[in-house]
Amino acid sequence: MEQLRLNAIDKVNGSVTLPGSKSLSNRVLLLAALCDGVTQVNNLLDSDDIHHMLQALAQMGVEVELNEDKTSARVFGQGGRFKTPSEALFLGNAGTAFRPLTAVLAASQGQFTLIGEPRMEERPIGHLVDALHALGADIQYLKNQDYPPLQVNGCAIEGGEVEIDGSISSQFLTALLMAAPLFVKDTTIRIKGELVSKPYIDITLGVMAQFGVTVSHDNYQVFHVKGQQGYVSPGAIMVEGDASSASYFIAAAAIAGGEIEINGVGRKSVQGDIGFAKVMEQVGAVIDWHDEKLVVRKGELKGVDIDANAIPDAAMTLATVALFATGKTAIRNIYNWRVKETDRLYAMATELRKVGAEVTEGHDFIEITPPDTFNLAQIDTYNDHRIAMCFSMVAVGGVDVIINDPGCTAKTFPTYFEVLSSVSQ
Ligand SMILES: O=C(O)C1=C[C@@H](OP(=O)(O)O)[C@@H](O)[C@H](O)C1
Ligand SMILES: C=C(OP(=O)(O)O)C(=O)O
Repeated sequence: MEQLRLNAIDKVNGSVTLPGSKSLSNRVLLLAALCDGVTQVNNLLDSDDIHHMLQALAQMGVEVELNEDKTSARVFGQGGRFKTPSEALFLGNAGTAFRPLTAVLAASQGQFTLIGEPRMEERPIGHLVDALHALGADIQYLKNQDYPPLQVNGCAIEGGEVEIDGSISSQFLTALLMAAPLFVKDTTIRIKGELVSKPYIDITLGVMAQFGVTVSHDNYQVFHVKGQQGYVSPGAIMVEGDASSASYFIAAAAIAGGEIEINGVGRKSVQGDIGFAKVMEQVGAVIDWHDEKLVVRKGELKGVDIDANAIPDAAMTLATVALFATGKTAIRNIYNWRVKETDRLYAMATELRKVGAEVTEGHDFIEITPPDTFNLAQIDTYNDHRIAMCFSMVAVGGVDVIINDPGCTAKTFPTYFEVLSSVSQ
């Protein structure tokens, strides 16, 4: 296994330009494929999760022209007339590909087998499939009930009234919302349980609106979508920088001395994870806010106690910032960390303890008290890009650290360690 030793970093300084948002890139690609006509996508993320979506679209006969570094694409939409692929669609561990494709393909013509990495077979999808079954979709579980892989036999879906459980993942509602305009009649979607990760629904509604479909909702409890609407290409679309990826540079500048200018997200960001910058201000970071950039400097960092349900991805970064804050940090209401790339509550607790922190791992929370003295730790990354990126903060805090399998950042940020090194001194 490859290992990366990161030596203690004294100071960070410089400027980074964020890669495009994963959440926006995969939504835009799928809706562009559903339009008639060409969509020019700029600042597309070039990472594994996006390659899986692109590969699936190619297998279904959608032509996409990529530029040389794969950061812009011309998508030749075919109004959702997908070809039945000759092989299964392999979607890796990309939730933003697997969940929306399941719903959209269920409402398309053709037969599709959706498979993923072994971890994808442990990530639930039952709440989405239940809702689609209730609407008449033909979807079968190929291994275990409620989990991928799936056989999706597309058919006309009538629409109507449907309930969906929102308590494990917002991606199920996102998927249903994206598919609903393709249904024959209007659809009313009611949320069962507490809707988690709510800001991702705003991302979905925003992208759908850019493609000509508006959705009304009553306080995120009931959503109304008109049937038989075609998505309309906006012509060209710019993907903003990835706010979850920004969290590592916000944290790095807050922990180490120096200043980092982060280009690609700012006060105009449509991504909920921009909320991490506000949390870091509470922790003590000094941040200048611009429309599309942040400038971040070190402050006196102190532990905070937050509900992180709205920012599950960026909140992981707070768990390693906690190592360099005074007092205890508590991150609450994050049960669904357990069903992502790995069981992130268990993994975070285990790896933070290796560094020397005192950690309490609860059913849906984690509490971290920083160590008096740090250990030189070998961090296991569990094939989870965010664990690898989060633990680089140990070096940023002035402590050597070894990251096992650093290549796992390829899921969303293949060049992460190079970019970090470009601002490290
Ligand atoms: O819709 C999206 O783009 C995402 C939603 C979130 O998932 P959950 O809704 O499952 O929390 C987030 O963790 C994931 O990385 C991306
Ligand atoms: C949870 C994540 O990914 P996915 O889109 O596969 O759910 C993530 O990127 O942290």
